[in-house]
Amino acid sequence: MTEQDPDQLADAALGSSESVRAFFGDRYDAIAAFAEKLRVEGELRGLIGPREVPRLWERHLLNSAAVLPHLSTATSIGDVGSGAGLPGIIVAIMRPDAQVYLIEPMERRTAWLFELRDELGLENVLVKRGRAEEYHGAFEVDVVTSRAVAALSKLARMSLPLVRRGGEMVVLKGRNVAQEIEPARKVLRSFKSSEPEIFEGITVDGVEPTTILRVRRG
Ligand SMILES: C[S@@+](CC[C@H](N)C(=O)[O-])C[C@H]1O[C@@H](n2cnc3c(N)ncnc32)[C@H](O)[C@@H]1O
Repeated sequence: MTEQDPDQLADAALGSSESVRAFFGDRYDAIAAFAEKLRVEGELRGLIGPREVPRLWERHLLNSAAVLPHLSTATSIGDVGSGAGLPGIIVAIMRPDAQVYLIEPMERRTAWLFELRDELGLENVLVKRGRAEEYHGAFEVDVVTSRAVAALSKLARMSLPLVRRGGEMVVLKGRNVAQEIEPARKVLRSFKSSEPEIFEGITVDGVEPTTILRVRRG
């Protein structure tokens, strides 16, 4: 994929558009630095597939930013299965006032997350290497986020023990998320969770909105 690729040029134009700059405000430069590092190194380091490079802003960065309105009162946030840093690095950049735990088992990926923390000066980030289950009982946060990690029933088992009572799990999902609710009922009940709510995420410049599922732990 070269820089002359028309899709990549269109995605870069979206990323530098006025509305995207306005959305990220005074944190835009850090978001753009993350995007650039992902563009240059992401495929090489096995963090994103080659087809994702020309649509980083559209499919990944803006999609991940859709969790932000659901984190407004959280002061501690955990991102389960952060991988390339989605949405965890976006959250950490946009919420410097919150402690952000990035939980990821793969060494190659945690090395990347440590590097981002240092290069972007994200003092609020704690990278936790390991499976989410390994941290059950070790710490609790106000909100746990995740994107593309597991089906809701499995995800709830992994994530809800990390959420304090009264806190929330905020999941970035595809359009068919409603189908995942029934199979997850038993585990959601075991955490006295609220009925899951489904939201359409933010849209910026006509980017297809993401679906967000939110559950409160009882
Ligand atoms: C498909 S990737 C998604 C990464 C990132 N959230 C994104 O949207 O690009 C799933 C990630 O979840 C991580 N993962 C798998 N099982 C996990 C577990 N039990 N606890 C924490 N992370 C897990 C994987 O190592 C991988 O990085």
